[in-house]
Amino acid sequence: MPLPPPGQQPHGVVRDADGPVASADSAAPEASAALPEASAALDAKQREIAAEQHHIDRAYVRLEAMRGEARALVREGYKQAQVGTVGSLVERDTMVFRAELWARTLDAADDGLVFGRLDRNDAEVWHIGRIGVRDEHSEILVVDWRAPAAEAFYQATPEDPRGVVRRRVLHCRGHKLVDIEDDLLDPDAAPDDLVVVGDGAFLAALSRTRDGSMRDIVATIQQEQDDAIRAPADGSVIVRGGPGTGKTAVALHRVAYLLFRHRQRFGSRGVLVVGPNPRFTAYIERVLPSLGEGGAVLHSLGDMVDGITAAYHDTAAVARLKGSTGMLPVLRRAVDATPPGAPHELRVRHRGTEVVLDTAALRRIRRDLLHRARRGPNGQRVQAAKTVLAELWSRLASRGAARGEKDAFLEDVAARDEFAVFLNTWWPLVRPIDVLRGLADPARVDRAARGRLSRDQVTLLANSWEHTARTGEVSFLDVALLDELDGLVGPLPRQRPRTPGMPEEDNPYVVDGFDIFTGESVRSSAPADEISEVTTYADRMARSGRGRRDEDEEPDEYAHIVVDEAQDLAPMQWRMLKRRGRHATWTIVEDPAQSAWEDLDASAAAMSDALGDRPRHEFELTTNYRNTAEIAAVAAHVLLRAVPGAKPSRAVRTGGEKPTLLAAADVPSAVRATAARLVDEVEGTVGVVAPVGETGPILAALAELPPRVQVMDALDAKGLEFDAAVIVDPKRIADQSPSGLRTLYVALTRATRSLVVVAGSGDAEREWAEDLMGLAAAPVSE
Ligand SMILES: Nc1ncnc2c1ncn2[C@@H]1O[C@H](COP(=O)(O)OP(=O)(O)OP(=O)(O)O)[C@@H](O)[C@H]1O
Repeated sequence: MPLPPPGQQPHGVVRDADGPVASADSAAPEASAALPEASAALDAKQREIAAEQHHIDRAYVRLEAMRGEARALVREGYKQAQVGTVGSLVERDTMVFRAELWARTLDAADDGLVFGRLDRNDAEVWHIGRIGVRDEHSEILVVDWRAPAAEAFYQATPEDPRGVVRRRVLHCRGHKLVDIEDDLLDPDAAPDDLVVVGDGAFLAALSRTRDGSMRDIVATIQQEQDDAIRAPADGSVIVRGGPGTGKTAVALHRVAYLLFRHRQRFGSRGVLVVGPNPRFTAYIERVLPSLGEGGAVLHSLGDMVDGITAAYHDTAAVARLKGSTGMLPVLRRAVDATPPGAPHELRVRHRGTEVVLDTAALRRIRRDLLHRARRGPNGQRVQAAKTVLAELWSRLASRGAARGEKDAFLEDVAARDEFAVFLNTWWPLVRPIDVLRGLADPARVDRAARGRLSRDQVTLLANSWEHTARTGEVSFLDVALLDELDGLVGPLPRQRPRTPGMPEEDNPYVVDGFDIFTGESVRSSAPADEISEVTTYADRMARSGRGRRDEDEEPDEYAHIVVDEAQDLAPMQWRMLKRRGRHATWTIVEDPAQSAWEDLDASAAAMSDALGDRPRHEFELTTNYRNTAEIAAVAAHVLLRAVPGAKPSRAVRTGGEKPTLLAAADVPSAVRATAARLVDEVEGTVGVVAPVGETGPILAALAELPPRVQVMDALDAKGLEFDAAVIVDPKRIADQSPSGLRTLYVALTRATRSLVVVAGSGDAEREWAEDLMGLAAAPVSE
């Protein structure tokens, strides 16, 4: 649907005192339009609404019938289980899974089932909705928005009407039609009695209050957005555009589109959606379920690795080091290094003779083994034990031990506690986090870097990992490093059942739950032929309750990966995603002007490497649907400074409060007073954006405000939107890193209605802010 310019109605639509209503062939009413004409127009609108409501009611009756059928199918599936054979359980799983998914899709379709109508020049009328619905005689009542037939709803324009005479948007609240808005696309083909109604439903949709989570835009997708959503499924789609241009919305609707049109291909191997932080994934998590798609896996860059959640963002200087591929050799050498606390030698006494493996010998053994290792040191542990025993024996043999004693010697040494202790410290099974903890020691970082890092850089890294060793907290970039390390250290041994008949405490080769020879971890488990519990995929989805799969259901690799805010990914993070999408197609959403990552070229190269040489389809979105034109103008000032030559996108809404700049001696109190005022003024969310790592004083100052006031740092504000935003200490945000001005630009583009910037009251700070944003500061009286 082409966007009407702000405040102006589409072609063919006329206004009267009570709203824009007129028949297509009637002339536009003058300002002095007679009242009877206005009321006739109103009647016409009411008649149209009543007719549409009739159709919508029929669709809902059918939807209810379909839901009944789906529920019956779920019940039938569960009944199969009562037969009790494994075969029937598998059948049940498949059946319940399909029926449950279908039931969920139908449930999700209930809200705004029908939202559009096309009147075509061949006199056909198609209603467009969230899913396809047929009546009891298989006649189509509603066309699914993703079906080819619905394409014209989003694509037709007066210049290229695609057979559409009138496009109508139906605006429902629950099952009730409350408003309609028409576009007359082909007046020449319009029958004389065609009614055209315009109400600005699209702009109304944009002005809705934000409740903290993103909504689908299925009824109002714009043409340039639709081009990206329906782009070919082969290769990768790259969507670029300024803040608020609908990039995230487009990416999520594309997922729904791909799953609808290519369910076989994308449904079975899965779709992964990656956002910058958990706040963001929480913000978007309702969109796909509201489109009836609950199967995609949502992750933030901070929780891509099982069992680990990032707690903070590194400072810019540390991030630059950790994010670059220069970390790769450092990590490789850290994994290959002798573990911290490992013994320097091994002394073994056998029948009065002592043999020793000294530091050099142990080092040589390690080097040789790792040289041969393909799957990392964890996979070489058994070999390490065997090699050490063999070396000990060869030393003993050179001291005159008889060949016949070999087996007794090996068995004796292997069974000793001291040998198990040696092995556990000299060649322990390592988890990625152990390697990072080990790097809390600057000397180890220095050795792993082989002189490639300056003393300052070594200190920065070691300090950061010392924090990890002490607190267990990892940063967002650490997660990418841990994922890299996971591949370098190799998998931990699989678990094996206990040896039947032998209590583990009597098994000399099991130490701390691990068999020192096989390296397997030993845990009891039920015999394989006894199935104690079978759960369905649908059960697990229902339990997870968030439309996500259980973690243990997650595939290692995906068929499609969506990366939002891709401009912020460091090369090491691209590597992390690449490992999950070696055969995937991708949807990449980015805005280089919002990038917090400094080395954009290195990032682009890493992205290219992840995407491979499959075809690419690139799209540019140009209209800002989030900010009022007034807020967009302030952001545009900053954009020109942050990215000289960049072209701001066009904002379609006007109004809201004028953006203000406050100069305050006591910033936290001024922020508190502003947030409290905004809570009274807006119904929805108020976002308070502070410099990175400096949310503490603001959180404390705002402790008593309601939860719809959300405090976050500037990096966590990525991708979010609020009714009102308060930006704290802009100069500090800008100064925190070389890309700080871009981060400030992101913060300034979060609000839909009100924007208040609170700067310090010092002259330099105030003048800097005034000049940067083109605003005159108002002093805050204490
Ligand atoms: N066609 C549309 N109809 C209605 N609302 C829309 C449309 N397109 C975008 N929006 C709304 O505009 C807002 C911004 O969209 P979105 O968050 O997808 O933008 P973005 O380009 O990802 O922004 P950013 O780069 O700042 O993260 C959202 O509230 C979204 O619902």
